Amino acid sequence: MESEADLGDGLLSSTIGCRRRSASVSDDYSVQKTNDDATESKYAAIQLKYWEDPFIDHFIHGCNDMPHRRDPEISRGYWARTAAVFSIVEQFVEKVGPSAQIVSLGAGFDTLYWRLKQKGCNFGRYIEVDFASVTAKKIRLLRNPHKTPDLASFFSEKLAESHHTDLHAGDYHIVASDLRQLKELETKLFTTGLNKAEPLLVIAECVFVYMTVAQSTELLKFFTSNFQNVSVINYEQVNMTDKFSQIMTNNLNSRGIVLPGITACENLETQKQRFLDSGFDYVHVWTMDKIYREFLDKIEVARIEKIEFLDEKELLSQLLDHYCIVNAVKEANSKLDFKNITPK
Ligand SMILES: C[S@@+](CC[C@H](N)C(=O)[O-])C[C@H]1O[C@@H](n2cnc3c(N)ncnc32)[C@H](O)[C@@H]1O
Repeated sequence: MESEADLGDGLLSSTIGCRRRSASVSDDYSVQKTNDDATESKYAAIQLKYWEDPFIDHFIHGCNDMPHRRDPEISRGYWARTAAVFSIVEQFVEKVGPSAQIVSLGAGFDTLYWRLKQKGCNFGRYIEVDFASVTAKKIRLLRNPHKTPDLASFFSEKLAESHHTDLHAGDYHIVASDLRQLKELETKLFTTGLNKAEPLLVIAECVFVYMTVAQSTELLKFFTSNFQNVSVINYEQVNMTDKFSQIMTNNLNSRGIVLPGITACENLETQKQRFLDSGFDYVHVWTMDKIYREFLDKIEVARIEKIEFLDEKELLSQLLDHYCIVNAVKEANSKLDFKNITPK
């Protein structure tokens, strides 16, 4: 914004502003709406007690549709993803301690920061990134003084807001940036005090698929070239070459959502390769079906399976087989070993 204003030419700057917005924001309206979808689906599952999240209530009112019931397969899928991601992040924080840094790309209205804090996790910095329209809305919703729990009371310092789209509050930061604009992203990330020398975990849940593989590869290279101790968790589609995946894609297309990054989601190998091409040394990838059946807490699985009756297990297994978690680790010269962090 500042550089446009500096041109001293109202017309030129508004034309440039308009073009930039249309290239990087307005055209992505449908992509930003996927955050509403995710929040509504999580809310529906939380209402049925698949897991506890007293924080999501703040954000559900920022979504356009009133949440309605989801199919049990969808709620089980969201439960499995939430449990697996939480477990990996918690292990990272326990391993690293208070210097741990976390960056959540395309964070949307995710509540992981608050869920970790509620569990007593202590980390150095948690930074969320999303489009400006999403971060502005999230900031407005999280500052709501009439709702409990008071989300701002979890921050380690008093919050400071800038341009309504960015907020800095000690260990919590939320910044607006198009993840395809690496210069802007770099500036925004380093204004939070992100430290190149300290261990970093990058979370990307259903984000890379909305950009081309070349763009997500460049984004990942930004992290491997700037941080020695960096690990990524990517939750995304996989096995996207069969009939089931065709139905998923058509469904998204009919809602105006295209998936430019789908080629990386063809199979487990293509998911792996992008990370190897981006400078990561170790890459593990598991389908959600494997995670659900083999890794997640059996007592918890038994509990959530009692919440809603599933007459046909095959559909759940098919759905879970089309999502995966990738954990990529760059370990060159690293004193820390992130290799054995797995979903539990
Ligand atoms: C499907 S939602 C997932 C939200 C959250 N990660 C979760 O799991 O609930 C995808 C999010 O990525 C964001 N996103 C997609 N492409 C982006 C980009 N190029 N720059 C910034 N944010 C982006 C969207 O705005 C949206 O909030």
